[in-house]
Amino acid sequence: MPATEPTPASGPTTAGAPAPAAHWPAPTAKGPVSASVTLPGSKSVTNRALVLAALAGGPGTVRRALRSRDADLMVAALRALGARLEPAGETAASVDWQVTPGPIRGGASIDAGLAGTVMRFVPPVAALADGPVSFDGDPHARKRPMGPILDGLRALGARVDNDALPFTIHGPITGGEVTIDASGSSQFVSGLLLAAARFDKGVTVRHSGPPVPSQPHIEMTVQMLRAVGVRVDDGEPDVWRVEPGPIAPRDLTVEPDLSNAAPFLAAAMVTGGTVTVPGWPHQTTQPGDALRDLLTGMGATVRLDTSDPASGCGDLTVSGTGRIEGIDADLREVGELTPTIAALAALAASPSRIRGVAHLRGHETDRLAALVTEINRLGGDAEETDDGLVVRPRPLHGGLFHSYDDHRMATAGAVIGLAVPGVEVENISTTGKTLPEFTGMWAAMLGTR
Ligand SMILES: O=C(O)C1=C[C@@H](OP(=O)(O)O)[C@@H](O)[C@H](O)C1
Ligand SMILES: C=C(OP(=O)(O)O)C(=O)O
Repeated sequence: MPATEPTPASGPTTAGAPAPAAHWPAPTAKGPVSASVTLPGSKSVTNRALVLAALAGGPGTVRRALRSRDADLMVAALRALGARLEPAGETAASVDWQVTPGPIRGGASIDAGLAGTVMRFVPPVAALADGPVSFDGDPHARKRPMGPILDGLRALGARVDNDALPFTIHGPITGGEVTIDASGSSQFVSGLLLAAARFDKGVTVRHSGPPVPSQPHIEMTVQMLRAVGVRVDDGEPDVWRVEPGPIAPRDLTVEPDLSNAAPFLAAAMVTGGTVTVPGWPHQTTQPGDALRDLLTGMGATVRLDTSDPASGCGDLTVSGTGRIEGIDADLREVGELTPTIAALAALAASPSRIRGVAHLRGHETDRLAALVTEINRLGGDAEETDDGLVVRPRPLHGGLFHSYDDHRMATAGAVIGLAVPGVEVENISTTGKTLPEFTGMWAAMLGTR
């Protein structure tokens, strides 16, 4: 299938969006890296925890919450809907939020930016409001799929005036049973489940269609709901039942973002060095945990130090040889790792095939088209398939790597730049979606700061 070249973004234009930045010369590694990289909180856990805290029966705390554009947009959305969120301690990368829920109020305008977690998790909350709530986002956000979750909200009692951003929701929602096709995004399911305990009838969501991607993210939703006392039945495949009832206020600590570990761990492989990420949870629903197997499959040595079981986490250390093996992998469950794996594949000694990720065409950009275009622009040999990518070894050269306002495209460009002199990443500041400290952390890892 020929790659359609996605339009390189000139930068989002809605309020709160970062301004386009000058091209960033991706540093080429001078030798094997040797670094310990501490990652800020998970975007996915942060934005779920904030929603649950805002819907709880009393004040609670979300500790070590991520500070980033997606998290800021979630905070602003929940405040606009009536919750009070106050910082009770902060560092550059994280914040402890004291969250005091309030009645969900209408009349708000929500900016979803380009955040899937905001555009899919907040509308079901807004459907609890006593008046209309409108949503919009970045230009590309208007292209991200929303139909199934908006149809779902309609079936549960809300009125919605469009099938994509921008739209306005009129509650109140009563809940009940709904069947949707969630093959385009697991967030359709997660969004409906997160607020469901507050619907009079709770919710039963049934999926009908091709397989739902990113199942670990649905497990994350279910586990986090159970942790706040919500009864969830997920015993039948593709059916989730949330009972109506109170959401308990809690004091919750956010895990480090394991998906954002990907480019740093990849750097160990590309440079034949070693990178350690402390605080790696022994048990987690984060899809980034799959990096342990994926990077092993590409030739790395991976060790998770479980010597202190009491803490529930340990040091994850990845060491590379400088030689990367190609991989044949189905990434349906862990699609957000694809840009990093594709970057490694572009530097590998043998061909790679990535399967199961057709839904990435609806991510921050059409990631399959974007990866093919940008790898090939640097002289590589990448090709789109129906549900993924084929990447064959070919020497790369320097050039401009477009990010398409996609944080994971930007970091994929940085990974390639480690091995290929002269790579420049367009709009590196888009990493602020989930990791505003990226360039400083990258320089620190390389010892150039
Ligand atoms: O629920 C979540 O926090 C997420 C679910 C996944 O979405 P899709 O199922 O749309 O891939 C993932 O890719 C995204 O980065 C975060
Ligand atoms: C797909 C992603 O984000 P979003 O939450 O905006 O869907 C991602 O972070 O890779």
